[in-house]
Formats: sequence, structure tokens, C-alpha cells
Amino acid sequence: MVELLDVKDYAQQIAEAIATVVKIDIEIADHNLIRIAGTGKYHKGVGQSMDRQGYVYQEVLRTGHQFIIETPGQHPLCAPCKARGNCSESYEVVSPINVDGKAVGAIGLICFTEAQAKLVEENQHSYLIFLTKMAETIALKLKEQEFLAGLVSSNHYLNSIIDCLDEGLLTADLTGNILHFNQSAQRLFSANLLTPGSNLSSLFTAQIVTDILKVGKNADEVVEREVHIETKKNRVQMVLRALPIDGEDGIKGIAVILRPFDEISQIVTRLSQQNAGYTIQDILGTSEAMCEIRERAKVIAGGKSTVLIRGESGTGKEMLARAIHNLSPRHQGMFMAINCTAIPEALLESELFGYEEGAFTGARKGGKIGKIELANKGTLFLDEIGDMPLFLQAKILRVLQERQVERIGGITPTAVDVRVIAATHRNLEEMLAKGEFREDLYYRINVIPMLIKPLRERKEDLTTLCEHFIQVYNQQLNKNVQFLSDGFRQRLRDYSWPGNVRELQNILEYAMSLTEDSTLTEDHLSPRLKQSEKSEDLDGFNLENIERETILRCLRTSEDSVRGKERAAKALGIGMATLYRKLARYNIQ
Ligand SMILES: Nc1ncnc2c1ncn2[C@@H]1O[C@H](COP(=O)(O)OP(=O)(O)OP(=O)(O)O)[C@@H](O)[C@H]1O
Repeated sequence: MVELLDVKDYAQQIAEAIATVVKIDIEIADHNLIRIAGTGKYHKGVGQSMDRQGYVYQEVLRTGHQFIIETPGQHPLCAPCKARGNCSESYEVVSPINVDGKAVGAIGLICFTEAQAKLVEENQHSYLIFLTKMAETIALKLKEQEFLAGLVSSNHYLNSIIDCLDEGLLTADLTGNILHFNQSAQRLFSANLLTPGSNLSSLFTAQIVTDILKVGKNADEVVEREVHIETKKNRVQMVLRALPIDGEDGIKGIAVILRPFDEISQIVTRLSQQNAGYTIQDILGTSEAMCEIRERAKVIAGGKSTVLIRGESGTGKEMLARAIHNLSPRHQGMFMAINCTAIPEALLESELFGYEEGAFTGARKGGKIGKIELANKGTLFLDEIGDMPLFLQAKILRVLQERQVERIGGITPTAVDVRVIAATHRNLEEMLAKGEFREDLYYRINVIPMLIKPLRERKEDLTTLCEHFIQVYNQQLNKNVQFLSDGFRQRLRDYSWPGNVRELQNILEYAMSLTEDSTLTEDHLSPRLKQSEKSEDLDGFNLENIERETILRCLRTSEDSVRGKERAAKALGIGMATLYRKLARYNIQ
């Protein structure tokens, strides 16, 4: 709150101006009865309290009315005064200084001579009006001061809000001269680059500045660009947004907002809930193989090493990759999946690496960020890596080795911190031999190999998986399936599951959509499963399978020692060397 004391210099100027013109002394007091201005003999008392003499002033302040004291020292108001009966003043006119109907001070004309008293008395009305006007002038100054203080304080308040923002914020005039910036912007750029009066061109490339200035020409224009900024510490990727600052009579300037790219991708991740997906507990299966997979995933999730997940289609490779990501410290970052088979070769490169504006005909304005960059601080899932063309294999290898990515048409590489999880159903070793897969990349991605067995080799998982999918489809399809008939179970057990868990899921969805009962029977099986009977039977004649199964059965009945193996070899009618060769061949431990 502004007080009369805050405008004391102005009050003194007014007092002196009046005294010079009317040749009568002036005294001004504030609401605390402190003399804030005075002329003649009262000048030296400025700043002092008037509480022992200013009884008339006290009354003016209390009532908010003007007073004329024709007989100072004898007037009843002067009763408590020390100078009562002996007052040097001969006539006094005092007016309140009112602000918003409240007396915040008082101004008085003080006559010491008879001549002065006579003059005022004779022109009392004019002097009263004059004094009232002077009081109003001082009150106006006070209001103005209050208004200015309000402006300063709201400006300060707004600046504090702007400084609280994590985003860097700059404002510039329509030619790009910087007018204002917040503390976040200040932290980004070195002090000599960002000063009031410096130009946007000292911060951004010519192309970006041209784009920013465009928003000054059109109130509907908003520019969004991705920029790399050399900060005080390092080079960071940011998203720049420029918007016009609208005034009543047109665009007044341009606001530029800068946000770290990482933050945006984290927000996108959170909002899109893409990672709400799979956790390690979602990977079902009671088989030893699946228990091991879950345990292994927990152990390796914290690291940064590349993981290679192998397994047939539908075994849950992507699910496992997501679960590893969600278990890892990178779970706040993006999980970017790219299927190397699904995207045409020509597009795959730009999807992965992105491109700069003008990199090729048809390249989008402003360029495009690639999935590798998007996965910064997160996980890049390269699905079906076996189908990646050789030239891209070389580029991916460089990313893995140098931890940098260079956009198509770009000149400077950007550092990226991504964990790569690759997956394939293909026999990479065979591809290596044929020169279809790069050996160096193979070793780079195969740091942590994980193999998900096909469902036919872990049929004990069928029960858990069936229970889970039945529960899911009971809800989704509004069914109430509780049981599987023996025949249905048997069919599932006999089937070879070329499409693995995905196929099981489809078969259950099909069966459940056909029934209104609480039990699924063979009748509800899809024709595919029924027709498979034949091929299933033929599968059973595969000699290698039979041999493997026979060896396994035989080993289970003998003890796990050299003697046990000798007995098994004897029972099988083969020599020990042959048995060992077959154990290696069928990968039996
Ligand atoms: N162990 C599991 N527990 C629960 N659901 C599973 C499991 N394995 C796979 N699934 C389900 O099977 C489907 C296929 O999984 P996913 O896409 O991860 O397989 P994939 O091996 O990556 O397949 P592809 O190689 O064809 O891309 C998903 O719907 C997933 O929910």
C-alpha cells in the first residue's frame, strides 16, 4: 500500500510552489501526523512528528473536513497545545488529502503575520478552493504511485511465474530482436548469446529464424520445429514452438518456447499408456522354460546390453521385450517397436533414422525424427531383425557401436541412449553362412540371447494359458465358460501349434464365440484344428522326433551319471560315443 510518505518529494515541490505564489507557508502531514513537507520555518521540521502541536491537523484527519482557525492558540482545538495563548500563528486553513474517501494526510496554509491573515480572510473562499485543488493534486499523485506500484508488482509476479516454467521462454520483436527471456532460457544459452537486445540469429540457424519470424506476419501461424541447441554443457535436442503475441492493434511480438525433447517423449509415453502393456507377470506359463525366461528377464532388465529374443511367431517375443522395458530403469522412456518385415525397405531407413528437411524429394518440411531418436532413454525393439536389409544392418551396427544416430541428409550425428532388443524367428546362423546377415551385427546383438520355446515343446503351459484366455474372453464376449471337455483338452494337447500362443488365443476366441454353454467341446474347435488331425498324426511319424523322445524317455529312467548313461546306451542298442553324439545333436543336457 502506497503512503503519502512515498510521494514526499512531490509534496514538497507542491508546497514550495504554493508558498512562492501566495507568499504564505505550507505544511503537509501524513496520516501518522508526520510532517512530510513544509516551507519557511516548517521546512526544518520535515520528517518530524507533529503530535504535540498539530491538534487541528488531527481533527482534519479524524473528520475528513476542512478547518479554518481564525484564532490559533485560542481555538478550543488548541486547548491541549503547549503554545496555547502564545501561538506564533495568526491564521490557519487546513484541508484533508482524501484518497478513496479516506483522509491520508492534511495540507495547511499557515499565516504568521496580520497582513497574511487579512489576505486569506478576505479571500477565504478562493483560498479554500485553491487548497482543496492542491490536496487533490497530491492525492492524484498518490493514486498514480499506487497504480505504478501495482504494475511493478504484477510485472514482478508475472516474471516469477514465467521463471517458474521449466520451458525456456523468449520474446522477440518482429525483426527477431530479443526483448525478454526467463531463467530456464538463461540456463540453456551462454550469457553472451542471450542478452536483451541480442538477435534470434545468435541462437538459431538462419532457417529456423526465418520460420520463427513467419509467425509475426500471421496471427494464426504457429511454428513447431525440432532444434539442436549447444547449451552451456552439451548439445541437446529441443522442440521449439513460436507463436505470435497479439496486441489490440495487431501482432506485437513473437514468443518462442523451448522444451527438451526427452520430456515430450516421456509425456507422450505416459499419455499414450503404451507401456501400461506387459509386465513380467503377464508372461504366463508354468513350464520350466517359461519360469527361466521370467527369471532371466528380471536379472537382465537393469542392464543396457542388447538382447536377442528368438522364437517362432506368436511365442510372445514382443511381449517379453515390452516386459523387459517396463521392468527396466528406462520404463519412463519410450518403447519404440519397429517391424523390419512389415515396412518396405525404402521406408525402413527413414523410419529408423529420420531425415532432414530436403533430404530427398517428398521429404517432409522440417524433416522427421526417426524411431531410434524417439527411443532415446528408452528401448528400441527391432522385430524380425533377420529381415533387415544388409545396408541397414551396417547402419544399425554403427548406432550400436557409436551410440550416435545420423539422419538421412544430416551432417551432425546426435547422441542417443537406447537399449536395443532384437527379435527374430529366423535361423540367423544359417543366414550368416549364406552371407544374408552380417556377422559383426550378429555378435553385437546376441549379447544376451533369450529363446522362447515353441508351445508344442511346453504343452504344460496350455492349462494356464487356456485359463487366462477363457477369463479374458468371458469378459470380452460376455460368456460364462468354466470347463473344457476331455476331448477338447486332448485335441489341444495333440496339436502341434505352429502359430503358438497367438494361435491358441485365436482358437479359444473362436470356440468361445460359438458357445453359450459353460463347457467347450470338440464341436467348438475351428475347422483348422480339426483338419490338422492328419498332419498331426504324420508329425508323430517323424523319425528324428521319435528318436529324441526315445532317448529322453530312456534317460529319465536311468540315473544321471556315467553308469546311468552306459545303461541307457545299452538299452538303446547304441555305443556311448553315439549316445553322446545324439545328445549333442538333439541338444539334450
Ligand atoms: N507367455 C504368454 N503369456 C500370455 N500371453 C502370451 C504369451 N506368449 C504370447 N502371448 C500372447 O500371444 C500373442 C502374440 O505375442 P507376441 O506378439 O509378443 O508374439 P511374437 O513372438 O512377437 O510374434 P511375431 O513373431 O509373430 O511378431 C499376444 O497377444 C500375447 O498376448
